Order: sequence, then C-alpha cells, then structure tokens
Amino acid sequence: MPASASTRLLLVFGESLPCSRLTHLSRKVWSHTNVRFVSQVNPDDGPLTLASLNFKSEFEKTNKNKANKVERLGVPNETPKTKLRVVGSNSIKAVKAVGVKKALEIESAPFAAESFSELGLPPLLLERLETAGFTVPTDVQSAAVPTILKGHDVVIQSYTGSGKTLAYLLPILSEVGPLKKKSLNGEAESGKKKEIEAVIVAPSRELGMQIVREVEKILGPADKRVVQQLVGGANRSRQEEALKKNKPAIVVGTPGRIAEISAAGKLHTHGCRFLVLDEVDELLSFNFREHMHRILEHVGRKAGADPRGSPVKRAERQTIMVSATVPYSVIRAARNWDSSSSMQTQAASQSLPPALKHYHCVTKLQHKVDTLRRCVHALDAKSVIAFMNHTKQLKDAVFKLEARGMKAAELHGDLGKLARSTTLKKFKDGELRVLVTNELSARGLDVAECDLVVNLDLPTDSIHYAHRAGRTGRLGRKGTVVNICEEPEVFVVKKLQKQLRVPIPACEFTEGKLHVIEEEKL
Ligand SMILES: Nc1ncnc2c1ncn2[C@@H]1O[C@H](COP(=O)(O)OP(=O)(O)OP(=O)(O)O)[C@@H](O)[C@H]1O
Repeated sequence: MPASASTRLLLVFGESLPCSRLTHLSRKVWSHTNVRFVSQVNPDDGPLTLASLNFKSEFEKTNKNKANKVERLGVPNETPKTKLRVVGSNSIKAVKAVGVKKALEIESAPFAAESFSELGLPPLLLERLETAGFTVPTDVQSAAVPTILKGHDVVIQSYTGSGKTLAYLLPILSEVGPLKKKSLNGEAESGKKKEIEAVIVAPSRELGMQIVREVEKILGPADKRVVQQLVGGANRSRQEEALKKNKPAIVVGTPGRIAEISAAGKLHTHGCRFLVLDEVDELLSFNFREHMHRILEHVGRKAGADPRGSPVKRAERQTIMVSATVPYSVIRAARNWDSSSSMQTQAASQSLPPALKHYHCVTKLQHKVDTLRRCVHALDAKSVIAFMNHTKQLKDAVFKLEARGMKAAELHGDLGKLARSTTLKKFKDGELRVLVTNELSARGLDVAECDLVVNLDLPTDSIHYAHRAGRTGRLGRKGTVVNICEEPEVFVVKKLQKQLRVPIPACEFTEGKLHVIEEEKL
C-alpha cells in the first residue's frame, strides 16, 4: 500500500556524540543531546527544566502573538451570515461496533509501503509481530525503526494514534531481550541479561501500563517478565522485589517512581542502552523536573563514574524522545546534534490525525451536558470521551448523563488506582458509552473504538487540544471532535482553528442530526 499523502511525519535525528566530546561539553547527563551544547550555556547550570529548553517562553510568545493576531482581526465580535448544512449521522458512522471487537474501518491508513521484514528486524521479532497481528508498519515506524537501529538519538514527532509506541519499541526489542538479533558469531545470546538495558519513561500511570501491555503483546506470555512496570500508585516493594527476582531488561514507568527506586539504590541503570521519553514535552515540564533530572543523570551512566569528576564516563545510551507535540526548542536542539544529518520537518499542525473532523457548538453553560447527549445521539457515537477541566463539574455531568439513561462514568486523578483501572476497562470493553474525564486521559490513551471526543470545557491551548482530540481517529480511523462552548468562548475556538490550521465550523444538534453552520466567506 503506498504511503498516504496526507500522513504527516516529523522525524528529526542526529548522531549521538562520542564520550570525548561529551565530557568536553558538559557533565550534565542531558549534554550529549542538549540545548546546552547548542546554545553554549554554562555546563554547570542547574537541572534540565522547561526554562532551560526555552519551552515556556516559546509557547508563551507564540500564543501571545497568535492571540494578538486573532484579536486584531476582530473575530470575537463578528457574527457571520450563516447557512445550515445537514450532516447525516451515516457519514460519521465510522466505527462499526463497540463492545464486540470487530475490525474497525480505517479511512486514511498511515501505513508505509514497506513490510516489517524490510526494516532490518530480527526473524524472531518478525514472527512475534505477525502473531500479535501487526502485519504492515505505519509511516512513522518505517522511518524511525532503521534510524534508531543505526544508533542515532531520535526525536519522533508524528500525529496522535500513528503508532509511535511500536516505532521505538521495535528497535529496542531488536537489541534487547529474547527476540534480539543474533550475535556476530551467529549464536543467539541468552535471553537472560544481567542489567536493565532500556528505560521507558511516561508521564502517567495509565500510559505506562499501556506501553507495558504493548511490549507484552510482542514478547508473548512466556517472556512477559522481560519487561517490568514501575508506575506510581502501585505497590513499590512489590516492584522492587520483581526487579530483584525477574531481572527485567526493560523497565517502563513514571518519573517519580523510577527516580524513587533509583535513589533507593534498587534500580541499576548504569549500563542502560536506551532511554525513551514518551510524551517528552510533558516529561520536561516543571512538574517532573526533579525526577527527570535524576533519570537523565543516572540512566546510562557507567558504575564508578564520579559525578563531580571529569571526564565522566558514559555508557552508549541512545535517547529517544517522542510526542505528537514536540516543542521547537527540542527540535532545534536535535538539529544541532549533527548538522549534516538529513531532516524532514513540517509544521506544527502535524499533531492532529488528518481524517479528524472538528466542530464547535454554542450553548449556555447549564445546557452543556444536554447538548453533549444530543451530540452523541446525532452522531450515533458509540464510544465517547468528554473532557472537562474541573473534577466537581465532571461528577455532575456523569450524574446528569446517567439520569438520562446514558451509560457514563468519571475518570480522574482523585480516584483510586483500582477505580481508574476498572472504569478504563469498562470503557474499553464497551460497557460505558461516555467517559467523562480531565487532562489525565488526554495523552496516550489508546481506545481504538473511540469515535467521538467532546470538549465540554475548552482546553487551555492548542497542545492540549491536539492530545485530547487525538483520542479519536486513531490509526487512520474516522473520528469527530466537538467543542461545546459558550458564546464568549468562541474566540478561543477561532484561535485554536488558526493555530492548528484545521477548520472548526459551528454546528447545531437538532432533530437528531448534526447541522453544520457554514460561515459565508465575505
Ligand atoms: N503497524 C501497525 N499495525 C496495526 N496496528 C498498529 C500498528 N502500529 C501501531 N498499531 C496500533 O495503533 C494504535 C495506536 O498506536 P500508538 O498508541 O503507538 O499511537 P501514538 O502515535 O503513540 O499515539 P499518541 O500520540 O496518542 O500516544 C495502538 O493500538 C497500536 O497497537
């Protein structure tokens, strides 16, 4: 199948710098892929933070500029002449079944021309991929796998649901664990390793667990112990015991838990070869700075190296950074890893799957939940994620939906881990039609059947919009995003529309149908 023209991919790569250059540049762990190198900042500066990568200032600047532009255009106060276009629910019936796991219709498949066997993966891994039901790589996988296999540090930006997880897992599994390539003398090395060889960091428990499941899917039941989850909210002593007993080659966890166990001396990652930062922009945010600093300092550092001494010896760690929304500062840093490297760069709108349809519907605050209900019926949506910003309102919304006979449940950080897992499982199994949630579920949550995302409260910016929207329309499937807002918020929708470069036309839900209100071009 030819690569889809609408598939957007950003893959930035460069060579890891050799140790000698590293020690010269900085003693900080981040240094070999670091902006410090790029911007010649003093190597003894503080830990890696958003500020040190210029994230914050960049976003603020961008948003402010764009906001000013929108305001100058006078968008908020204009009431355009309108005409209605009815979109029948049939056109939005993309997902065929919820609960019953039938094959889901895929509209614009992001699959590449190559097969997995052309990507240089070892035979055992190819067999397991087939067993797990993965037959054709996606575009991002075709681009990333050979690049990572060559030993480059990589930044992967590709839109939500395009298969970024396997894009970094496959090259890791080629080199680490029981499915790896045979050694030079032709012998397959024993699957039993002594050290942790890959550390994968994700910002939430749910995302961490999801990555573990993806690894387990490929490893198969017999080799499940090769991967160990180290997520927060789970029993720490049990995790430590499992590390000791199973000696996993790969650990996947949240920054806090990985850093805690590492600080307690129970996680030996000095010889680690791969460090993956999944949702890198979130991981480099202020909230995670201390834990991420520890991880970046310790993963891949050879035992016995003096943290204050010079030169610092490092293992050959490869750093892989992944997100649908990679800030420009990270891309700029990556560009400087190797100025001669070829690079494909595209605009920021790549974070959204091309097949998604976006609308906004204006209503009064007290009618929002009812509008949501009408929206679900009009689109005949089977699996809906509704985002809100505050937990209290979220509970009220669930109560109202349930009172009107719509199966709904809440999912947020105030719930215990068991409640969170149970709700998520019910939603994935199709027992719930609407999952009312907050930012917790915006990143990474992979429910193929989700055919509608509704913003009952608008997200704070285009980055959050992209991650929320990306819960639907995964892997080229159809999906709809509806923003339910009050009249004074319409200017925010217009701003998002400009920043993301996607049309978000106004709509109404009447007589069980979605009516698009087309704005007449003046
Ligand atoms: N080659 C493939 N063939 C079939 N299914 C695939 C393939 N690659 C990935 N998938 C599936 O596609 C879904 C989306 O993949 P994944 O979660 O990795 O997307 P993502 O790009 O990381 O999304 P997000 O940015 O939202 O985290 C998953 O269910 C995954 O198992």
